[in-house]
Amino acid sequence: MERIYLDNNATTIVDPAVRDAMEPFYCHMYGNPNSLHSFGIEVRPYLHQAMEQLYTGINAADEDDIVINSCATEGNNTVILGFYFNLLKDTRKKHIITTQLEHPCIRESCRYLETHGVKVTYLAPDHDGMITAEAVREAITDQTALVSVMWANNETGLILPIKEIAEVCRERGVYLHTDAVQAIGKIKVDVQEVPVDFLTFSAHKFHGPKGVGGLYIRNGVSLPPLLHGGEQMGGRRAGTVDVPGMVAMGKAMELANQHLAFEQTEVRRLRDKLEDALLKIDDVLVVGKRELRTPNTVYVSIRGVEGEALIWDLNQNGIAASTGSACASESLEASPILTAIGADKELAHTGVRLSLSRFTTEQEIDFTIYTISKAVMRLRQLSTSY
Ligand SMILES: Cc1ncc(COP(=O)(O)O)c(CNc2co[nH]c2=O)c1O
Repeated sequence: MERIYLDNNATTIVDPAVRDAMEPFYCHMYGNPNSLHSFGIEVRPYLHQAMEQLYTGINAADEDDIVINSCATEGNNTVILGFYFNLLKDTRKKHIITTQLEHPCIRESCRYLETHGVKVTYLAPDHDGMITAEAVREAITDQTALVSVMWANNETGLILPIKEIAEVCRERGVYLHTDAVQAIGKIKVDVQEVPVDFLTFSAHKFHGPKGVGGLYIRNGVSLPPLLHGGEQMGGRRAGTVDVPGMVAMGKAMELANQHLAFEQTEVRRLRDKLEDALLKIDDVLVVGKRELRTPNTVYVSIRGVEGEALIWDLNQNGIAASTGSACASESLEASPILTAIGADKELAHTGVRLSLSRFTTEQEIDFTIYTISKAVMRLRQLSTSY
């Protein structure tokens, strides 16, 4: 059997239709869109079309901004650091609220601001692995300038109550940023229904290429650029636009939204089939209620089976999965989310994330179930603690 890819929360395959859409801009349509000659002028309509696809994809209003950048890490840094230079530096509002669930690019940019005198609250998940709107409300003070909470968690797939959090932030006059990397293409993201002020995404998480992302900025909200220089993106992000990447991301966004129903039905069905099989194994913990998770993700802890050992075993059988965020996959610390939900120390080291996509097949899931069952038996026999 071909290799099986079940690490789609880390990155995804580029949809063939996306690849076809971007190909001409590596060949005969290579002009710089800022150029005044025909080579530059001819690519502009494709960028306008891509922008339309992105605006439609998140239901952004015409007067809002979407800034094309290199990835969500850049978008998240732009918001967190931009907020410091724009607001926190010179005013008494020097407090940011975020969570312990965030991707390292949020945590580390916040930690950097702490070295510049900003106070940051890192809300801990509750026993269900969740951050509630009530917890955000209780953490807001008269010095709070920004709340940053991810829309969906990359390890567990848990969907956070962003709509309720947005209502709390509006009520208290606090800006809200959400990292929507793990939401786009899996669940509906609508910035008019959920009034966030900033939202970040990365194309390679929804079958677009790596190296291109987007930052949504609500109309009337000012934010200084992270990258200064040319007038690209209206001065919000200098640098020659990645034309093929932008065209690709627009197409990927369009396809992602066309497939949301498929994600909620077929992808969810295959994920649930895998999850039900895992739950038949003794001493197993799946994090979060499945109806509160993105349809493609299951994060499972199997007592007596080190996460890294299981990942290695699966890889030997041609199956790609991960112990959590690839960005942190080398770290052997206990998962903060497993610790937060009360998993004991041993269990907190056994987390394995399996994340499907619209390209995952039933045959692949059946083989994965068979392989995991075999691996667990083998590894538990070797375990000294089980
Ligand atoms: C929630 C979230 N935010 C930001 C990023 C960074 O995106 P990038 O800038 O495009 O790299 C990731 C990548 N998450 C993962 C990367 O590998 N495994 C993961 O879970 C993510 O899951």
